[in-house]
Amino acid sequence: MNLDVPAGTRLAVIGPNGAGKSTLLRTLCGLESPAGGHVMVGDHDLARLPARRRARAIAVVTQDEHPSAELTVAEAVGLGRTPYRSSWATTSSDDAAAVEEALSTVGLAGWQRRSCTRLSGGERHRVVLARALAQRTPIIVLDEPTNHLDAAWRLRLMQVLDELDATVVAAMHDLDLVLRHFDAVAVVADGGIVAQGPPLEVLTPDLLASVFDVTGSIVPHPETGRPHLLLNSPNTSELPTLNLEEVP
Ligand SMILES: Nc1ncnc2c1ncn2[C@@H]1O[C@H](COP(=O)(O)OP(=O)(O)OP(=O)(O)O)[C@@H](O)[C@H]1O
Repeated sequence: MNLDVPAGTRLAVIGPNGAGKSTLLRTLCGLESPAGGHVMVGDHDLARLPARRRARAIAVVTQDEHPSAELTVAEAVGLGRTPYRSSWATTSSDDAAAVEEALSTVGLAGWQRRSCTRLSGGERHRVVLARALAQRTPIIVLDEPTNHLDAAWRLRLMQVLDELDATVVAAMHDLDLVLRHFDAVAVVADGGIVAQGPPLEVLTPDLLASVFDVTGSIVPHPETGRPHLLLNSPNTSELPTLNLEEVP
């Protein structure tokens, strides 16, 4: 089984809980070794790339990652600059500029001196995303990047990824965002990739029913006309309804 991600494109990895999305992503960025086969970055086998070159090629945000509590926001985001520093070097003006730009991208401009202990869940997540952006790699791998983000920031993050000059691979649960913001989708289920291709071609009613046990319809947005995916449980009428008068 092959999974190709052309440079500069965005691939969403989707599948039910426990299907293996995080495992696939961890393998793609070298945090785990593949049981068989190779991960190639351009012409290079990832397993043979020295750590520093790997870190200059791929930025990773794993699931539910937290910035270390002892760090300030600037220090946590500045970790993304580690692959460009020699061990004795102090922060360069390039590093400071990359940190400032990344923080501004995630809506935290001016937060450099704040302690990471004094952040909300969504703010912590945006700091971790900023660290990956500050790494300025040609490839960015994100495991459920919309976790902890409010409605506005979910959409804003998708816009950031749309505008990013990088190859993006992200595990996603929100299939409507996948339809609207990704060039391709790989569906993980039954221990492998069961489908891959453009989201409009892959997210068919049959696939949604067989992989996720949901019904789905693609409808145009009433104002923009752009396609959106509406999901429903096939057994909605059988779900219990909550009668508030019966709650003690
Ligand atoms: N460290 C681990 N050791 C052993 N098994 C693991 C480990 N991490 C995950 N698994 C198992 O591997 C399988 C795939 O897990 P993975 O985290 O890749 O799924 P996922 O598709 O990302 O799930 P989710 O949508 O719930 O995040 C699951 O059955 C899980 O229980």
